[in-house]
Amino acid sequence: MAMRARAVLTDIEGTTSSIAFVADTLFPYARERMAGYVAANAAAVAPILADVPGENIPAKLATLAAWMDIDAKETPLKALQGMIWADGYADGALKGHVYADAAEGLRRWKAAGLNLYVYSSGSIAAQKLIFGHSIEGDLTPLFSGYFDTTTGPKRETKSYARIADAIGLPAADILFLSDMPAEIAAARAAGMAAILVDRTGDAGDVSSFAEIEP
Ligand SMILES: CSCCC(=O)C(=O)COP(=O)(O)O
Ligand SMILES: [Mg+2]
Repeated sequence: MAMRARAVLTDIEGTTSSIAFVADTLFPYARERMAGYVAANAAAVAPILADVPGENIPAKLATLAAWMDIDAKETPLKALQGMIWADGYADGALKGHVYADAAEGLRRWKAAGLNLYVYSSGSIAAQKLIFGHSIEGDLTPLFSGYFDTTTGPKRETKSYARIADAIGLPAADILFLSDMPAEIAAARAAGMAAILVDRTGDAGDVSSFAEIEP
C-alpha cells in the first residue's frame, strides 16, 4: 500500500511483534514476579501503587492480578510490568520479538527520511526494552519518540490528536499501523492515515510491513 506520510506511528503487540511473545512470555514473566518485585522495591513502586485501588499491599496486588486476568491496559500495571521486564532483558532471560519484515521496513523508512514513533499500551520504558533488546538488534536509534497510555487510551480519538500535536505534524501526514480495528478507527477519526496489520493474513489491509510504502 502506497501512502504519502512524513512520519510513521506503530503499535507493538500484533504489529511489530507477535501476540504470542507478549501473551505467553512477557505477561507470565511479570505475573510470576509481581508480588516479589513489589516487596523488594517498596520505595520505587510506592508512587505507582498509589494509583492502584486497594487499602493495603495485598489488596493492591489483588487488583493488579485482576487487571492481568483481563489484560487491562491500566497505566500503573503497565509501569510495573515494564520495571519487572527490565530485569529479564538485562540478564538475557528476555529477548524482544520483532518480525524481520518490521525491522527491515522500519530501517528502510528511516533511511528514506521518515520519522518513526511508537504508540503502545506497554509503558515507554517497556517499549524501549523490547526494541533495545530485540532479536533484530537494537532498533531504538530508529525511533524519534514513544507514546503510551499516559497520552491516553489507544481507542480514543483524542489520544491521536495529542500525538500529532506532540510530533508537530498535521495528523494527515502521519501513518498509524496497528492490529486492532478500534485503534485504526480512532486514528482515522483524528485524521491520520492508518493501516490494519493482520499477521495471520486472514483479514486486515496487509500482513507484513513489506507491503507498506509510507
Ligand atoms: C511494550 S511490549 C508489551 C506490550 C504491552 O504491554 C501491551 O499491553 C500490548 O499493547 P499494544 O498496544 O502494543 O498492542
Ligand atoms: Mg496491538
